[in-house]
Amino acid sequence: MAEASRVLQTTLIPSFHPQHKSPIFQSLPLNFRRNPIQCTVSTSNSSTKATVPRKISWGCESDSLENASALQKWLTDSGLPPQKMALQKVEIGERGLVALKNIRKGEKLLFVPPSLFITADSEWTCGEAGKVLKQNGVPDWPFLATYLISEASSLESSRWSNYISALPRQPYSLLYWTREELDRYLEASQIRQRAIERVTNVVGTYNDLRLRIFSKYPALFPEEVFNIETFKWSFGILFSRLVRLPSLGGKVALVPWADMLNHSCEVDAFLDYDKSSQGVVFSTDGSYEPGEQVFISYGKKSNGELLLSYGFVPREGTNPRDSVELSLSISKSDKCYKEKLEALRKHGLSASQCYPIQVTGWPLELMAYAYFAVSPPSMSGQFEEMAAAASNKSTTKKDLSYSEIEEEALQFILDSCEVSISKYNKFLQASGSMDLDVTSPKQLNRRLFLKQLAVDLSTSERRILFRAQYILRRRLRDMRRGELRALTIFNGFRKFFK
Ligand SMILES: C[S@@+](CC[C@H](N)C(=O)[O-])C[C@H]1O[C@@H](n2cnc3c(N)ncnc32)[C@H](O)[C@@H]1O
Repeated sequence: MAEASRVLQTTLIPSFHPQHKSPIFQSLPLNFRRNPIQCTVSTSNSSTKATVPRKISWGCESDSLENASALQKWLTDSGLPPQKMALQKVEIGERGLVALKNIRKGEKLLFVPPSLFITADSEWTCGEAGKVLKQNGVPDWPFLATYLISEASSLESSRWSNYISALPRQPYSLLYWTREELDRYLEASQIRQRAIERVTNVVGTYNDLRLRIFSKYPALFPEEVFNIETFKWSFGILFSRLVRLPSLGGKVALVPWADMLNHSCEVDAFLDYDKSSQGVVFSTDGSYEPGEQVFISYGKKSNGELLLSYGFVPREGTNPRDSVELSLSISKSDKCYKEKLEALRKHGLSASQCYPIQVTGWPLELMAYAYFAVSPPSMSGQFEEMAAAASNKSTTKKDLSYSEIEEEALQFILDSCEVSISKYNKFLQASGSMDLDVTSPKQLNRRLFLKQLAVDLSTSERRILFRAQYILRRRLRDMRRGELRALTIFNGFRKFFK
């Protein structure tokens, strides 16, 4: 399988994991409607032998409850036990699960049986297509993406048709932003680069499948159905809904009903398979009254990561796991540039590295990179250990300390923070007057919506950088004051001994 698919399988899987709870998020403008995928399939009517083109549904508007009641009925008929929650329109997340009865803290909810999970072992309506993918050893993510498209195109013959009809027609994630939109709105944030890489991976994965498989079996995988647009849809669904189930050895699955739960940064409840009840459950970490929306955690993710996979940014200051990626680089004018680059490469690093900063601080690796970047030629003997400490290898010693260059290292981090802050300032100042020339209401709605997300993200990332700037300035000031005091005492002694 191509590299892209391997990367998708191993590193990009968003997981529903432990986290926190908060009332969050601005609701989406109701008039914001995204371009639906257009595609029809032909079904033959046996009595007339005529070929009738039928529209594939590719889900519904994500704030629509039309298909939700059909989904709920189908789930109940298919073995979902009676629930203490119902699918409703909600303020946070458009549709979500709302408590119907009092729910206690620690109570187990959901109990979705394995017969209702979609996994790589699920049966295909078009068995031949599934067989071909299996024979070609397609990994889980591209396999499931193709499965979803195949089941969607099977219309009502698919057992998942009620589920697919209730999925969002265009999942909100950065996969749906054009390159121009990413460059325009996310120019200050490192998430832009992550989004570009993700789109490249999805396109690479699709191209690989097309070349190796789809083009060889056009009757099973017609291009009108299996194309990059439909792949972006199915990958968008996977990025925002696929669950990794730790108790099933990390197996990934789409779990209908469970995937209607929205995320809260203040909740620490996550989905998993429960061996005793034999279903997917979660245990609440708080109590809920009837009418309250019930939340889970999608994992310890920064606001940028939530935007990347799920297309929303929590309200400012509500995400204790929020972080911003700070880019640090060694200077090309460094006298030891070549030796340093070599040492970095040896440890899997490059001349520019990104490290996460949180309001509570930064990792030891970032400090090691800063020591490395400012170290003079006289410290070349330590380049190796510094580069090793700056890498993500857990086996190396991380807490390095070189008092002789500590001040320069802190100043270097401060300078990098300030460069980054100025990029956010520039974007946030310009954002007010952006898009004033757009006249088409549809385009204007989209632009306003994306811009608001970018403004929210940039504001939260800049806030973390402001905090780091404050801490660094204070530390440097104390250091310099201490040095000054030491110098004054030293000079006093000198005078005394003279
Ligand atoms: C697993 S689905 C949850 C169900 C979803 N609300 C629906 O109607 O299909 C994940 C999606 O829900 C929305 N979502 C989840 N948590 C949210 C939150 N805290 N704020 C805003 N949107 C949220 C996002 O659109 C995200 O991509």
